Amino acid sequence: MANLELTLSALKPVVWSIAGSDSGGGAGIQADLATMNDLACHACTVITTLTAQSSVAVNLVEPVSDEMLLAQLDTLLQDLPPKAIKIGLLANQHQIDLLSRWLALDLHDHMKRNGTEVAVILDPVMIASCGDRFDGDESRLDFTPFTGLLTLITPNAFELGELVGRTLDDMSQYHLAAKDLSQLLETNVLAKGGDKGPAWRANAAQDIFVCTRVTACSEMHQHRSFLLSSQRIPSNNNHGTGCTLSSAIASVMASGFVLHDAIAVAKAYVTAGIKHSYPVGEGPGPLSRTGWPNDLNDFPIISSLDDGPSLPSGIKFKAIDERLGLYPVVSQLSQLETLLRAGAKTIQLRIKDAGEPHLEDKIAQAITLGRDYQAKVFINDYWELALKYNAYGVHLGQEDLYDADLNRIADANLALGISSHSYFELLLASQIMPSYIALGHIFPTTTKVMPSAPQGLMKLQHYVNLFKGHYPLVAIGGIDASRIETVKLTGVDDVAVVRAVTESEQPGVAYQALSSAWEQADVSQ
Ligand SMILES: Cc1ncc(COP(=O)(O)OP(=O)(O)O)c(N)n1
Ligand SMILES: Cc1ncsc1CCOP(=O)(O)O
Ligand SMILES: [Mg+2]
Repeated sequence: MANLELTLSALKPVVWSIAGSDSGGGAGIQADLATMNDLACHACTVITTLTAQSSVAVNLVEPVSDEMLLAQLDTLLQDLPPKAIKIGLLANQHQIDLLSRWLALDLHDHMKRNGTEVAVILDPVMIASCGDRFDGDESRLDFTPFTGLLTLITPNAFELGELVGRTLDDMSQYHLAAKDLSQLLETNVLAKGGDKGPAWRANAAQDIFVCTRVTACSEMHQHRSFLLSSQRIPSNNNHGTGCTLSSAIASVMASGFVLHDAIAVAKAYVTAGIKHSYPVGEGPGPLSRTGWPNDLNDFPIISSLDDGPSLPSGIKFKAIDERLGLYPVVSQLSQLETLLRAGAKTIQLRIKDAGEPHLEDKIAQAITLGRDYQAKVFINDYWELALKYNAYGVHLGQEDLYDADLNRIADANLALGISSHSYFELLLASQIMPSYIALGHIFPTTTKVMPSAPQGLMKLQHYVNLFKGHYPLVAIGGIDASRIETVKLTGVDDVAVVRAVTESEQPGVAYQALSSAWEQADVSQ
């Protein structure tokens, strides 16, 4: 009952790895299988190439026949269609041409017939971690047949140079090259810096994410470039790092997360894997499989690489030392007063019509009422008025963060709540060190038109697992009496509600009933 959605999510999404076999067991198909299974997916394989490989050498590379390559693709598509595909080693130009044709015709046809979208992540493998190349004759492979067919390409620094046909010496050249590649192949690009020392910061593993277009993602994070910076783990055991990253991205996307989230989670997965990596042969050893990442220290710091506004760092907002509890969000002053009288200790005034008569007056009165009732009154959007009348706190959306004067809000000791709709936005919000982070919308809502899909309980559970104890977490969106218990089971700290209170004939009574249902929900099972 309570966990129907969690139970349903136990149906494993199917992910394909189209890649080469690494007889050494650390990279290629073997790394992909281990990663996909570790991230709760069902992994299928399409083997492109056999390699006689150890941790120190690649001694023989033998592509499978065209017939075998196509037979694997067609057989799987009949019965085990993918939610996401990772493509790794393609041994020669012929395989690139064959596979790109199959994606353009067969996979495209499948997606059209079933109304589904399949994420395709290409890791353009050219060289093994021992330094040996896979494409023997060293003539450059042409990846342009994949133009328009990929969700993401993930070259490392060496591969990016090969793909754009020039030497890349510093960060700005890498960024430019990643943007050029993005245009050339009409895809998003994750240009990885983990393999290169000199041009990249030695103490950090930094990747450049050039985002051109992504479905189900806020416009604010598209057509932009980001720098994703993780701690560099001092280890020689990096065999299969690129394979692990790309298959983790495919797995996380197959689980329903947007590309930005998949990249952040996969990067954390690789960081954790390198931390626990181990030697086996004489050369670089493989990564460990450490499950879905839940340690915030493993996640990257995200910053913007574009000109224009960026978010400040180094500010810390007022800590809220008591639970927010059941947190009503209202648009009328009269309702705010009714709920304060009914005992609400945290409440938000959310007036969306900037032309509302006496707006400033209403905000000033809400703040005064909050003081009278010793309650925490948050003002949505109007941070300048909240400052002017010294509110307890402000609630801002992600897009508002670029316009608001966050330093002034922190200096005036106002609490700050920030909305988030994904891992990526949660990470951005957490870098500002707010007083709480809202997660939404969890269930469908009619209160607000949302650009993202409802997050659902499975995603909420992942967010809670990562952020619990770091910031108070508030779930919002479609929460009512029937959902209080399932939401509480995730361990989220607090819940915000609009309609469940405001649409009641007696909002004060509805608040009291919901609030005690939240406080008393039995989550011991
Ligand atoms: C507690 C809480 N969570 C989320 C929101 C949404 O805020 P925002 O993203 O600023 O969107 P609008 O409310 O302004 O439409 C909220 N208000 N409160
Ligand atoms: C403002 C807002 N932000 C995310 S969901 C939401 C509305 C939640 O309203 P309801 O509780 O009526 O679904
Ligand atoms: Mg707002």
